[in-house]
Amino acid sequence: MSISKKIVFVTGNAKKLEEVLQILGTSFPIESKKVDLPELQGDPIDISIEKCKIAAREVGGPVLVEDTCLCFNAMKGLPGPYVKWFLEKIEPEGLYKLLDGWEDKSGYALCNFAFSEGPDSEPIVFVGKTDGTIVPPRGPRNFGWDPVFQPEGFQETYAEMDKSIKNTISHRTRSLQKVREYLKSRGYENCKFE
Ligand SMILES: O=c1nc[nH]c2c1ncn2[C@H]1C[C@H](O)[C@@H](COP(=O)(O)OP(=O)(O)OP(=O)(O)O)O1
Ligand SMILES: [Mg+2]
Repeated sequence: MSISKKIVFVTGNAKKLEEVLQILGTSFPIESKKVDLPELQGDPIDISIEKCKIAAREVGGPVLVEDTCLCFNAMKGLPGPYVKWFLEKIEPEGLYKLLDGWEDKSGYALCNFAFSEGPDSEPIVFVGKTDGTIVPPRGPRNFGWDPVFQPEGFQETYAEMDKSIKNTISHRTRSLQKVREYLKSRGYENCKFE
């Protein structure tokens, strides 16, 4: 099967892009475009669909986007898609402190990839979730809320663990496994160009 256009992964976050490339490898025709897409509100799935539509209009061809949430069970899923602003203002320490009023420190990382063939196609969403605990920050500070998220079954936070370990169990990896299967079924793996 031959494909006419590469898939453009649209993101403004270099660390995200780095992980996506590590996880997906080189068998899919993906290039990246740095665009600051709007931070939308609402249900996480709806956000990724809307984000994908905006990206598809911007690029005019096949696009992939993702939106990542950090959800606290005690707070019924908040900060969720709004974690970016919380992180920016109150840093990892503040994220942990938000849970002071609750015994339940459990939470989950959620990654919703959305893929669209172009501005006229409806996006399809791939959900990846990793359960864990919100802990006082430990480890390097180079990627978002990684220092406060300790995935279930591990003694280390995402920030402390080797990247290769994070990439076997992460919310992003779990979503990308589904993306990979879908793109394979659409003939994108090791494809030739028209
Ligand atoms: O694996 C992760 N480990 C730690 N932190 C993470 C991770 N993945 C995203 N993050 C941070 C980035 C942003 O503060 C927020 C998600 O917001 P989100 O809108 O999805 O990301 P973004 O605006 O940085 O990039 P984009 O241009 O793709 O929307 O959580
Ligand atoms: Mg964003």
